[in-house]
Amino acid sequence: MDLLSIKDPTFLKGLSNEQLEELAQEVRNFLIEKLSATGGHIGPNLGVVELTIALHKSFDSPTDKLLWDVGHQSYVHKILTGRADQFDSLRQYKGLCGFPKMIESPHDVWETGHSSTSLSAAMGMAIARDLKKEKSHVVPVIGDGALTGGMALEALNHIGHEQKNMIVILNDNEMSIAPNVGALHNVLGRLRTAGKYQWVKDELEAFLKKIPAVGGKIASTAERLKDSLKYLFVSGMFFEELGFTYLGPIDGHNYDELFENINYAKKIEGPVLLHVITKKGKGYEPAEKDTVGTWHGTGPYKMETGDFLKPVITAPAWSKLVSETVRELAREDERIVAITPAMPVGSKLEGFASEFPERMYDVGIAEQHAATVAAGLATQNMKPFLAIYSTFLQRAYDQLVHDIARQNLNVFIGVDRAGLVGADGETHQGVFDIAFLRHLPNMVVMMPKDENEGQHMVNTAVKYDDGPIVMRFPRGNGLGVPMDESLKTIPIGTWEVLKEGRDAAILTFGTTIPMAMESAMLLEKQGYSVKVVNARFIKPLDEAMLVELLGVNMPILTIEEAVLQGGFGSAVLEFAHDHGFHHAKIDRMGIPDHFIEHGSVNELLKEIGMTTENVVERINLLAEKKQKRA
Ligand SMILES: Cc1ncc(C[n+]2csc(CCOP(=O)(O)OP(=O)(O)O)c2C)c(N)n1
Ligand SMILES: CC(=O)[C@@H](O)[C@H](O)COP(=O)(O)O
Ligand SMILES: [Mg+2]
Repeated sequence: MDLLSIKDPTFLKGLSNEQLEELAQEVRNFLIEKLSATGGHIGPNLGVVELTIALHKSFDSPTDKLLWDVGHQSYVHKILTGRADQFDSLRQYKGLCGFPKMIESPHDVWETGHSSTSLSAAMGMAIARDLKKEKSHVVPVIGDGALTGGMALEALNHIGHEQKNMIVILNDNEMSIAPNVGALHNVLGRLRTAGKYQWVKDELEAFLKKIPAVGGKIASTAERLKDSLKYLFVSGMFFEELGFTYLGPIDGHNYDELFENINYAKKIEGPVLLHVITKKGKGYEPAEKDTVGTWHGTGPYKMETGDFLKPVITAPAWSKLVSETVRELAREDERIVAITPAMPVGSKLEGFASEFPERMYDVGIAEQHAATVAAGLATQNMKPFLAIYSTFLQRAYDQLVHDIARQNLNVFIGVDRAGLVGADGETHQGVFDIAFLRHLPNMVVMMPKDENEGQHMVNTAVKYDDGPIVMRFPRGNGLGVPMDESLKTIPIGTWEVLKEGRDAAILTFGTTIPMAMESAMLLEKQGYSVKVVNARFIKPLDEAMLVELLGVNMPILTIEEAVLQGGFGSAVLEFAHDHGFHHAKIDRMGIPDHFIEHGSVNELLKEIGMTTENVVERINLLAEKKQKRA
């Protein structure tokens, strides 16, 4: 069928399973082809083709609420709800979002991007439904990885207690981004082999029936044996004990099994957990064979071969630079322990893990736990390196405040994907960390201008033993600058003058330094002498340099690829005010007070006016003000 002609899922109602098989094949072919050009989360989506089709055939979206945890696997849902014609713009500026988006469709009843929220949201919807005495199904789809998230476990606890009608679909493909981890993963593993248990139980019951009735003692012992076998093998009891009716495991690519169990689940009172086994990347060999997470989220690729078309990395990708520098330091410093909340591949920790398997911990999608494990390690004079994306660090705010900063523990936090990340959009932009870190007492926050300064900052952080220290760095490649042979330390709180000037000063750090330098060169041609400062420590500020600049009434423009509200520019304003420079001329450039959608980083920077042209205009205005006052 022509997927582009689909307007809504109702067409599914009249299709036979054979027709649904054909549809699944067409959807797979469509995804493989479209994503070869756009990139995206191909693996997760190929794994949920039949499941999504079955759900949309079985339920009446949007009256029945289908929620997609993380939401990276919602492309099939988007195709079935009339958006196939938008896939050429997937994850592009003003194009189709890679996650559920209410503004795109009424079928997107819950927006995701961060993991493990679907069950809690579903509970809210179920409570509302019952209070309004509505009749509808609430059906969150959560992956085995997302189920390791603390919020999901909090939700299971509450849902099981309240006994509201809900059908939780556990999409179990044994993978998070990398192979899934944790005791819960092991529980699911036993479930996946539950078929064997079913055989054992049947055999056991047949055997028990042969035992002559020699009084209840033997029979009751055997009964207890059967129950212990049940607990030993069928950890579906894990969910049953929490108050769910556990169904499964079933084949998530088999329509007969899907429809039989979904229809059965609809009749059950109270919360149901339907355990569905799927294969991530199903139907595309390179993705099916992926065992490390390469095909979880990709750039464009050559369909025929599965070769990625991304540009050759000319400079060490930032994550690899940081993790490999930590690895080098770990050879000399046995205190170093690396912790990642389910992002070993994205944080490029494979090398560290292979060399120091006993000092590398992937804790699952559990950022709060990761942060406090790091804190616990620091209390024992270890040097924990918490590798975590800026956006996911948001999950661990209370742990940052109480467990790390308040106790002033020596935790080194590598904040990856700091700044705009681009295609992942609103839920993943790493633009809030400065605002939620710089107001924490004892916290040091820094950002290098290039990968050479980056390696020295990692060394500085590892050797820093006066409390928590954060180094933030961007997604992607470095600038390709020469790397010093030996590692140095950088004095905490010191900025670096990159270009002298007397008419105005630009204070910035990290990725916006090249733009600042280019602007200063353009301004020179207009007769302005502009100083450019690498304000590489966001906290503590280089107060001596600030006093020097403010003392001569130098107009200042701060630039940061982070939110203005509470950001670096705010810190400079506060400093000027608090130190009596009430006439200081300070302007700030950064992320405005709204969420930044998906698109290329350059398109987004242009949209918010973080451009060379705008810097030149701002400095003109600042310098003219100074001239008028003079
Ligand atoms: C809070 C949070 N932490 C980490 C991530 C990064 N992340 C995106 S998908 C994913 C794995 C999800 O695994 P699973 O739920 O099993 O879905 P699958 O990709 O296997 O379909 C992770 C860790 C995230 N989106 N949100
Ligand atoms: C859906 C999700 O949260 C991850 O897959 C994320 O998209 C990874 O981001 P990077 O591509 O920057 O590693
Ligand atoms: Mg999974």
